[in-house]
Parts: sequence; structure tokens; C-alpha cells
Amino acid sequence: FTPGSNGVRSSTQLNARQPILLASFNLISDGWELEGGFLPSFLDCGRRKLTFENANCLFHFVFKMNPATEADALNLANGFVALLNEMADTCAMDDVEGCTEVVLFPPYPFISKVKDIVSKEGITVGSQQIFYEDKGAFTGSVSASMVKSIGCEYVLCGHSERRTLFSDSDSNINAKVKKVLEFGMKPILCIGETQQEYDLDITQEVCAMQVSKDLKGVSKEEMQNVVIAYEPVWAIGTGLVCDADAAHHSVLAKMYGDEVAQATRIQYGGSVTPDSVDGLLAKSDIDGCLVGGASLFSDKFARICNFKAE
Ligand SMILES: O=C(CO)COP(=O)(O)O
Repeated sequence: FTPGSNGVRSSTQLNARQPILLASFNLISDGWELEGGFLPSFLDCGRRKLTFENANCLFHFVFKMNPATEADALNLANGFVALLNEMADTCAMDDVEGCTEVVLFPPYPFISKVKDIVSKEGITVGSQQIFYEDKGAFTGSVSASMVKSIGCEYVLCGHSERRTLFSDSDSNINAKVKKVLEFGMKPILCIGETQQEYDLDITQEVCAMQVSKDLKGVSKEEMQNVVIAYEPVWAIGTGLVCDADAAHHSVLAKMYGDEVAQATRIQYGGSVTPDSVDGLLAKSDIDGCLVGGASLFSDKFARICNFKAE
């Protein structure tokens, strides 16, 4: 492909991929036998802080394996809080409607102390990963009960880096999604095609397969706690931004009606920065962003939360 001059793939480049979630949810619906197309709303899903003009958005900031020390992580968290305090905020802590939900995903050792700093600002924390077993001789692993017990509300499942670097299979991801739900937390299922799959024009098939395998056995009712993050692998950490037409709610609406389309939260991830966020969130079909690299800079974090849809 040829990226646009600003590193953003244009919609013409993405025409072929627009029905990704149509295909994906078609497969899911075969398993669910959806009737009448109702899924409960996601709007009860947690903390919120900011109002601005951005109602009901869901921003997840994933630190990945950064920063190097606890002191650095706490500095970052304090920086977020300081900047948020400078911003207009009309959301009460227990507001839901019209407020933006912000969740941080620090590495395990920093979760509790970061949570202590940011929770008074209405920001909550999540876990970048869990193992699907409850307990036992699984050296180096962390269970759902452990992260739940320190206040994690969300858990990432199926991130492309886990799929490729740590051989996370679809069946393992499915087991993790179910374990997260069993413990009353919310899985964020990450899906997305690689560069090679994009070039082969099999994006739809790849995403459909991931969704159908990774959500196998997840009920309609449980789906109210599932978030889907569409993250093209080629866009992660590269500066290239998919225009995310692929994550189009209207394809869901055509199949299941508006209620389902509105109830399903779809995030976009892949090189979300202060420069790209406004354009991305101007698309009514994107409900929020999953942010990696920009999470490590408090000014970028603050600007992303305070996006202005173009
Ligand atoms: O992988 C990501 C979030 O999960 C995206 O990472 P970047 O924002 O660094 O591209």
C-alpha cells in the first residue's frame, strides 16, 4: 500500500475492508441465534471523568512493558492527574451518560499504586493480560482473581503482541475472555489483520474468524460486558492510521437493528495520537480508542482525552 502523505490510509485504500464487522458478527450470530437483535447497552461500564464534547467515549491507555521503574510510572500517573485537573470537567464521579471513561493499563507491578493516584480522578485501571487457569503451578502467570482483587475492571484479550510474541491461540484467548467474564470483569477483545493479510485482501475473513473463535460460547447477556478493539497490526506503533471505516456500526445496524449497533462498543487502536484522534473520533461509529505509545506522555494522554471531533 501507499500511505497518504500524513501517514493516514485513505478511505479509498480501505474500501475493501469496510464490512469487517458485518462478516464477524454474522458468524457470531450463527452461534447466538439472535432474535430481535437486542443487546444491552454498554453505558453502565464504569468510571468516567471528562465531559468536553465527547459523550460516552471509552479510552484505554496501555503502557505495554513501560516505563522502566515504579517511580517513572507514578510520575506519569501524577502527570495525568495534574493535567486533568486543569481541564473543564462537569462529570460527577457517578455520572454515566455523556461522560468519557478513561482506563489505564500499567504493567502488573505498578497497577495498585497507579490506581491509588488516578482513582480519585474517576480513572480506573485494567490488566494487560491474565492466564485462564484459576491457580496453581503456572510460574510467572497472573490469574483473573488476582487482578480483580486489586481493582482491575478491564482485561485485554487477544492483543496482537500476545498473539504473535507469546503464541496466544484463539482457543486460549477464548478461555481468557470467558475467565474475565466469570470474574465480573470486562474483556477487551483485540482483533485485526497483519500487513500480509491486508495485502492479501483477507482482512474480513481474518477478523471474522478471530471474533467467532475468541467469543465462542459467550452469551448475548455476557456481550454487554465485552468491548471489541479493532487494531490493524500494520497500524500499531507505525504511525500509520487506519481511517477505521472498517469498524462501522452501520453494518451491525443492518443486521441486528440500531439497538445492537449502538450497544456494541468498538474501539480503534493503532497509532492513535493527538494528531490523529480528532479525525478518528469524528467517525460516529468509533466509540473510543485503545492507545499504546502515546500513553507514555502525559500531555499526549490529556490531549487525546480532550479530543475535538472534526
Ligand atoms: O497496540 C496498541 C494498543 O493496544 C496501539 O499501540 P500504538 O498506539 O503505539 O500504535
